[in-house]
Amino acid sequence: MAAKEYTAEEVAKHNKEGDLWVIMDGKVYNLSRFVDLHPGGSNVLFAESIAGKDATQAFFGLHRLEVLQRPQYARLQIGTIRDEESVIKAPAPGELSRVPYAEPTWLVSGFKSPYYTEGHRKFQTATRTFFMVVVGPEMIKCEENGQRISQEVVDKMSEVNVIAMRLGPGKHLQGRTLMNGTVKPEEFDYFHEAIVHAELARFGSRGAIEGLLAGAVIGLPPVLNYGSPELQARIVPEVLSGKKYVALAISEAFAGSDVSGIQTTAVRDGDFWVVTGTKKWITNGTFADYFTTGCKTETGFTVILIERDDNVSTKAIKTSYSSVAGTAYVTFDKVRVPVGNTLGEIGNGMSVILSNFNHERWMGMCAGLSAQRVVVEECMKWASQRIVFGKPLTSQAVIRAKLAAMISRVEAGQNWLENITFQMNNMSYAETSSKLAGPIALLKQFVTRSGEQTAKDSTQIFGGRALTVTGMGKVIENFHRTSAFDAILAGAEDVMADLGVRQAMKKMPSTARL
Ligand code: HEM
Repeated sequence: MAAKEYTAEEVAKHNKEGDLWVIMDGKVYNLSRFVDLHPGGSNVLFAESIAGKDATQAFFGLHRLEVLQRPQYARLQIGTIRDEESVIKAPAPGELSRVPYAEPTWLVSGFKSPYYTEGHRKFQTATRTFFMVVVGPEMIKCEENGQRISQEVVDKMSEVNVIAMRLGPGKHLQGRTLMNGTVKPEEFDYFHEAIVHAELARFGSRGAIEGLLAGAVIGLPPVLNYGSPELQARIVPEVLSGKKYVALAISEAFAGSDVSGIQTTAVRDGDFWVVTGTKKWITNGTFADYFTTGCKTETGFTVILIERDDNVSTKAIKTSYSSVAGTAYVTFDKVRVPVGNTLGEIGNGMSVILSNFNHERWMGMCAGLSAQRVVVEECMKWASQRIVFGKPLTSQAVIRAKLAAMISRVEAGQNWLENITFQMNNMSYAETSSKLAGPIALLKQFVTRSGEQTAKDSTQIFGGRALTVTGMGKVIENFHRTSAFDAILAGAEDVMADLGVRQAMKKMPSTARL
């Protein structure tokens, strides 16, 4: 930390080529040798209102705070202004935002919740701290460079059992120390799990959310719920410890939401299945060791766990989100799989897949709403700090109307999500499957539709900045580019809406009349 103190008058003397200082948020920066390297050009730094002056407002109208924190720029600071305190600070690890609506009400001082306890709050603080310090920086880096999450970070996630917690409450948590002991395995509920999904969605890096072993979240439950004890004993520990990776392989170029149309075939040969076919859009597929695979068999649809071998090949698919997700095209070429790897009954694979969908859709909404809330926070900050014709953007009624719509959508979704989460906590797995499939599908289509509108509104608020991958609007750009994924993955938006209504129609009392 540069300790030297200056007065504004002293700084003002350094206002020319070869000798250029500026003040930002009470800190003094020597830009003399940086001017020619400045990505925004050199001449803007010599403007009369900037050179030797307090450039705080101009700076924050053009850059994110993180620019000043990058080591190569932080070292340009040579001192501070006497008697002036720096007030603009990045949130400390675990810190909650004080921007209105940037946090769900249960985390806002003075607000009460019927669902969350002190234990949840403690767990949330520990989880946010862990994600901010250990996982977030890696997610941001991998979102940019497209590399998979490093084994080092996966190992750290396994140490605190993030991978296991993302699968929800259950026997797979027994004997594990969760987030350094902030919650006991038997106390871990769906609100704890919702916290994990929400916290990992706060970094404006949609591809990395999938890259963070989403394949295990959707590919391992069929093993946990339907695999033989021998299969579970072998597979579950190595996946939850982050040593092996699993992907869910259902969709094909031939069939997406119409699961029953798949063409991958498993033919019985003694104690083996011989599997042939292709799968498309398989999250984590490029690096998966196991594929929980939907296959056509003689007696219907069957789910089989296939281990990668020489007859399994994967090719990366370039999607519009980052290749950190490991999205793949998978080819099975007469792969021999022991019949013991069958998940559930032969021919009854549809119920294995359908029951798995509820949790996947709910998880997507926990993360999706959290990402929408981050967009609200970005817009609240930007609309306050961006000065147009001498006034902040918030002085425009049309901007305030967009903020009102964004806030209302995220709050409505949050309240609905919390209600469904409460039901999940109090229903058996079978009850959840029969009673909540419809509401979860309807919530999903509501949240993804909200997300698309929020992507559009926030892009209007940020203008051109929302169109560049780096810089001021990078979170909005990422959200705008990727919000369509949530409206497709785990069931297309229109299909979800229809499913919700069809489920309701099934439950209509036959005597109901106007
Ligand atoms: C320590 C001082 C500064 C550093 C380290 C810095 C760094 C950067 C960087 C990294 C960018 C690329 C865009 C981004 O990543 O956000 C940028 C863009 C820019 N900077 Fe600076 N900058 C500094 C001070 C200033 C000041 C005082 C001004 C005042 C006018 C300024 C004007 C600009 C402009 C106009 C752009 C282009 C913005 C855009 O493309 O939207 N910079 N600067």
